[in-house]
Amino acid sequence: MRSASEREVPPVPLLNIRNLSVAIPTPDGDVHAVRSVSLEIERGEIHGVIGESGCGKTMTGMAALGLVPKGARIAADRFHFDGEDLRENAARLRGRRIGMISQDPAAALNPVLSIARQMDDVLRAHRDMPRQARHSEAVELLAATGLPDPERVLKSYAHQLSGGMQQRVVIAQALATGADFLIADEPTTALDVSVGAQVLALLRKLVAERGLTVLMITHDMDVIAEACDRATVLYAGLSVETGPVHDVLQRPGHPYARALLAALPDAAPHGAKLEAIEGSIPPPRSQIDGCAFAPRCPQAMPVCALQAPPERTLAAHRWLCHLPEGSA
Ligand SMILES: Nc1ncnc2c1ncn2[C@@H]1O[C@H](COP(=O)(O)OP(=O)(O)OP(=O)(O)O)[C@@H](O)[C@H]1O
Repeated sequence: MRSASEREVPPVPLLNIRNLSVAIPTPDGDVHAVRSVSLEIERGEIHGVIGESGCGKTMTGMAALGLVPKGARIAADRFHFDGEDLRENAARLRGRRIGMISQDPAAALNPVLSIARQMDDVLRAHRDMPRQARHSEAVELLAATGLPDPERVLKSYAHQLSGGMQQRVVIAQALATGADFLIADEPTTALDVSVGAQVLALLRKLVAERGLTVLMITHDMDVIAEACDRATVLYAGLSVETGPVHDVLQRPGHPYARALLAALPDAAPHGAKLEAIEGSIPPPRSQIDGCAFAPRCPQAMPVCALQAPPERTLAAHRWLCHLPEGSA
């Protein structure tokens, strides 16, 4: 018999969040931007976070980056990155271990500095390297993001590059900091379909080749299907379903996840927004009793309005619902 120390210990998620809430005080009362989000992101995966506008996707990412609005109150049972509590360490980890890619690469780049200067600024700040080595590293990183002529890109300014090229430069900059975890907030939304697909393919390549881990925030089920290993569905600031992408897409457990998928016509244009479900999310200042989705749920029962739903589990697939498993 194997001793306790020899038994296999399950891997500790790189990002480990349990019951995160972010409340933003306003003159009209607290905005519950995030009410209770749990997320476990394993090393080397692309984990998609999906939900309608206002569900708290961006604020969850911002909390992990230590960039919540002034006065916002963060609470959590666990809020750890690689064992470090993000409540104390997010600002230090940002730009060292945790990088950010946003929807608008043009806004992330400085319009009046060459790409060479911007890459060098990042490398100088984060790596102890002589000038020539920094130049070689910049060339290597731009090449790793699939830019065909890195020397020419280095001499360029942001406006001389296409949106897809700018997004690759932003990814190269994030890698230049040494970050091994990227929070990508709608990284393809502003790009043409084919260019967006190339950026997703690049992220998958970087995950495979460099051991990168990605939190992918998106409105777009196609992005989940194309690029992610696992997905978490947010509704009204709550994580209501999580699991391997195949399970979430093929056998969604939560009626909201089912509604999201049903709202996409078979021939949904790439980039289709999740707007077709009747009704709207509860106002972010409201208190939620019972299940947050109950007022919009076609299968709601009396208990749904009264009691918070229990967690249902099928292997690594979990969701919150009063409906018994298999009653979808
Ligand atoms: N600075 C702020 N002050 C007050 N409320 C805010 C602030 N930032 C976000 N919110 C509110 O918090 C809630 C969650 O916002 P968040 O941006 O995280 O949603 P989201 O799911 O990312 O939406 P989208 O897809 O539109 O970006 C929303 O109701 C939003 O209006």
